Amino acid sequence: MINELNDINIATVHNPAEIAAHTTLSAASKASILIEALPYIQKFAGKTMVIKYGGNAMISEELKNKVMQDIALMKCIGIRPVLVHGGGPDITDFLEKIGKTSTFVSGLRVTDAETVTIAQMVLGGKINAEIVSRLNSLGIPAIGLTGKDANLLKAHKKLAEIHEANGQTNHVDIGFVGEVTAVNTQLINDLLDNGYVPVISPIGAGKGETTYNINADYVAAEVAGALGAEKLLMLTNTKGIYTSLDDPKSFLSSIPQAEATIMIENGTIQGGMIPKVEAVLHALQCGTKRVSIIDGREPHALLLELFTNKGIGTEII
Ligand SMILES: Nc1ncnc2c1ncn2[C@@H]1O[C@H](COP(=O)(O)OP(=O)(O)O)[C@@H](O)[C@H]1O
Ligand SMILES: CC(=O)N[C@@H](CCC(=O)OP(=O)(O)O)C(=O)O
Repeated sequence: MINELNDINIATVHNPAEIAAHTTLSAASKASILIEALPYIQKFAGKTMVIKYGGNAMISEELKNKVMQDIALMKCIGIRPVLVHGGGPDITDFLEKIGKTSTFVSGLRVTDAETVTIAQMVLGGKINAEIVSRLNSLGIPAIGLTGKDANLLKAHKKLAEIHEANGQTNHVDIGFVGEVTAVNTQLINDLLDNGYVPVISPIGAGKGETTYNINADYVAAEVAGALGAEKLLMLTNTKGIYTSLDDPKSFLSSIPQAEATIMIENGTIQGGMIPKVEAVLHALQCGTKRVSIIDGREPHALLLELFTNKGIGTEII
């Protein structure tokens, strides 16, 4: 029955009216789609789930709205969603406008004093505000926060790690890049208890007035771990993890933690996927129950992952 939906190529139709126009689904099929979701709805009601929405998955207005609809639906059926967003491509664009080239080391942006100010501006001032508006307009009360609000994310400096072919790991100073040392879970839980959806920018509060730029994958993992979340869902711009990026058949629907570590060390996992997988492993070690990397380019990826028997994406087990 889900296949019936796939047959009408749901990836190319964009709103309920369009779907209705394209589909010949019988009433029974429509009902069975809803019934397939029933055990998941029962299981997940009241559970906290952290969603990481990566900048590379924020492709079109339509897709952004579909992600927001999914979060709205999750909230309406009693799930406690917490959204952590990225926005790397927008930061890069802004830096380009002022003539600055972006450099990354092991997936992390080299961040000087000017860059951290711009990261804070783009993430908190643009992307966060946009997401909050979209959720609010769907009738979901959302609160935008950076890690500085009530010290939501305390942080200190993080050195980038470079895994050399000889097995050695080198550490490199990449400026105002931070790692989370503490999460103000009370603030998040207070907001959730009062019916709000927290929307978090990956900016950390360092000592004094120091600001840190933190990779959003790490923030999502720390938040999920600190909350003991039922699930961490990483929305990105690829179907999940591949053993060879050029070979679609090498897609892995699940992968044991130990294997993921080896894939980072031997260079199978590269670039932006490194912080994502490191973050996922950390989240599992900190008490997050289940973690999946899913394709944010797929319309309604969150709903398909959560409420269908097959699910999508790569689960780290
Ligand atoms: N083994 C791998 N499997 C899947 N993706 C990989 C792998 N190694 C590197 N990548 C890259 O990681 C990218 C995802 O990271 P990134 O672009 O930073 O996403 P986001 O903006 O969502 O955080 C993929 O688009 C892909 O190009
Ligand atoms: C230190 C570091 O790399 N910070 C990231 C923060 C944004 C982010 O993580 O965005 P995505 O999720 O879209 O990649 C950056 O400056 O790009």
